[in-house]
Amino acid sequence: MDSFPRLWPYLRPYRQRLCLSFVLGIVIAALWGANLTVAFPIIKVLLEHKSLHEYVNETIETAEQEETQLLASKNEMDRNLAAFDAAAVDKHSAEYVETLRKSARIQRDIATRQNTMYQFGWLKMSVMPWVPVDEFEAFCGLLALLIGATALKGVLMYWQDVEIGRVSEATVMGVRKELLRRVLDLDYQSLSLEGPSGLMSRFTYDAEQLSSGITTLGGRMIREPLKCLACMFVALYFNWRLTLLSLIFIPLLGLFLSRLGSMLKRASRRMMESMSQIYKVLEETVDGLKVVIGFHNAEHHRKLFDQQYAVYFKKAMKVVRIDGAARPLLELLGIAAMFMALVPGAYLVMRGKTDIWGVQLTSHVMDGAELGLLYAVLAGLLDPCRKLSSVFPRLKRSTAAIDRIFAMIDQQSLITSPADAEPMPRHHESIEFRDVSFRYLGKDQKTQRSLALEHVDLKVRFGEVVAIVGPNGCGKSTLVNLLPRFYDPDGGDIFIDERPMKDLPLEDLRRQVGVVMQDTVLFDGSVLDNIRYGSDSVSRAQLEEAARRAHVLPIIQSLPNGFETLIGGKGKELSGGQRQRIALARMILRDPAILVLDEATSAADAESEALIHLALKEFVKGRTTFLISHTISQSLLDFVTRIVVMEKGQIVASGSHEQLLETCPIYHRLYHSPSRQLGITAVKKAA
Ligand SMILES: Nc1ncnc2c1ncn2[C@@H]1O[C@H](COP(=O)(O)OP(=O)(O)OP(=O)(O)O)[C@@H](O)[C@H]1O
Repeated sequence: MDSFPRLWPYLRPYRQRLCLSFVLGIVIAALWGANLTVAFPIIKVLLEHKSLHEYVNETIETAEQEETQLLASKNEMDRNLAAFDAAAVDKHSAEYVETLRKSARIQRDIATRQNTMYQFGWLKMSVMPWVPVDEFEAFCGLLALLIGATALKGVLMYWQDVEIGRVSEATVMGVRKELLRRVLDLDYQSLSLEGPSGLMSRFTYDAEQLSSGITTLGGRMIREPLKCLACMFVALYFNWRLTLLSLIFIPLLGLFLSRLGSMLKRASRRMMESMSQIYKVLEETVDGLKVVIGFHNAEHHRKLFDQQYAVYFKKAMKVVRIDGAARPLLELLGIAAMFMALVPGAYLVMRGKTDIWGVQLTSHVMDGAELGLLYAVLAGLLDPCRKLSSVFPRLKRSTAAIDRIFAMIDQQSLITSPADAEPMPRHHESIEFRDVSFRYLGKDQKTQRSLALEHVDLKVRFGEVVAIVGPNGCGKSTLVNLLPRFYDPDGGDIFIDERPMKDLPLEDLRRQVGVVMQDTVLFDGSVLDNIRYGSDSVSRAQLEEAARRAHVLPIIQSLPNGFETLIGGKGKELSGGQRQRIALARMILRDPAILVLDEATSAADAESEALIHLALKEFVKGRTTFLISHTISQSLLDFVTRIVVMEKGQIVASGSHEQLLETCPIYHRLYHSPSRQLGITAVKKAA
């Protein structure tokens, strides 16, 4: 429950509906209590074959007679006391005190009878004229009343459920929107560590638990305790002494619920974490479907899924077991509480007494019908308790979900934009890596990865086209990923036009850095939507020009609906090379001052690649370009101005193709390797 206050900002706009739900809960509870009290006249009519009119009249007469007797006794007591006073008897003597005590008790009994006379007098005047005299007709009338009240209660419960359902859906929508907003503000590294499965499970499974918690909290959690209260109120009114006896169990119940609550919350959190793992397996399987089918390895993924599900199942069963044990235990406590009142009550009815061992438990000798009413009301108290026991696990699952969701919402981005930073003019001078070191974060605090970049120094003048080459895993992509601040260096700094990159407004920086990766990301929509992604205000002519420069225009024109052709989720209706060229057109349209091409043409055929290089030769003019390519072709060397060689996170050589062939054995080896697989980030000065 401690986590629910976090939801208040999202619930606030719907507070009126929450209030309405509360009011409805009160009415429902009142109807519930009233329905139970109907048991009393029904028992009277059925068991004692007494008309209700007779019963009311008899009760008034009995109360009057008893009052007269009691008044006589009271007068006698008063006389005795006066006699004691006259005889100057010690007021602390046992005799005097006992007389005083008796007098007070009689006074209280007189008040009770007067109260009964008043209430039954009111019944006789206001209600009995409507009650049939015939026993059977009265019985039918009572049943009709019961059905009417139950129907009304049903309508109100429906209304309350609809209201709270609306509040729950709207609140979860608000939380999901906020979660997405915060997720999009987070840095790439934190998001990568969380992974798509962790995010998706928060948006789906956890958010559903949240919704179920709000529905429960606003519906049953209001209704059922109020029903309990209504029953308790009736029971207290009817016989407060016996009712208090049964309430002795409340502290025990509280202790039990709090222990159960913490166990459930812990178990639920583990269950949700486990669900994230299932999402992960599913995501990997679906994303890598081609590989799974191609390698005929579905069995492996089935096994992985089964393994993860077995873990989830174990954790879910723990929740089920705690939940399952809660209900009977709660019921047992409830029955025990009921018996605490009923056993002495039954004793008093059977013996015709009002006290046990001198402790007065009833104001008058109870009859069977009164004990029946007490039983009905206490049993009525048990039903909401039982229902509450079933909502308890749901609430605990919800609090675990709230904790998980808000942990993400509260997470601070590792990359922030400096406050009040001066705008960044278009890059025009240089980009400099000064003693830059970087290490990827481990999944947990304990594992520390080795440095991916180690004391890198590199200065690139504006307009240069730099190719970065090196064996797999030497840190090429990591180096260029620092430019749009996907990550920040752990040591050293990067300067753009002599200003530390961290001092530049993040938005300005990212607008100036255009990135095209090997894993082209396209979105569900048309070709046009994908090319103008992030540059909404461009004209159709500009769009076509960008497509032409990326050598994708003829391809687009050959599509069934040209630019309007829908390319499916992630652009899966296009080939890898076509997707890369669309991504290139998108980047060309953005007109960035700093260009990062990380194996951006790896999927293009040799002819297309040469054509793209030709286009890039023009495009790189007036910007600084970083390029990684695994093949060094003549067309690439034509516009690269400098080649930088990396190994094990460090820059080991820098120069022209010819110089490096002569002086750098690594470059020589890479260039002359049979596959000519070079890791290149090429830079060439615009011709
Ligand atoms: N997201 C990541 N989390 C942890 N370690 C990473 C991550 N990305 C890369 N690394 C590690 O950092 C090192 C450098 O990786 P990087 O991708 O920069 O190499 P690369 O030179 O671009 O390789 P390739 O030529 O294969 O693309 C590698 O050892 C790699 O295992």
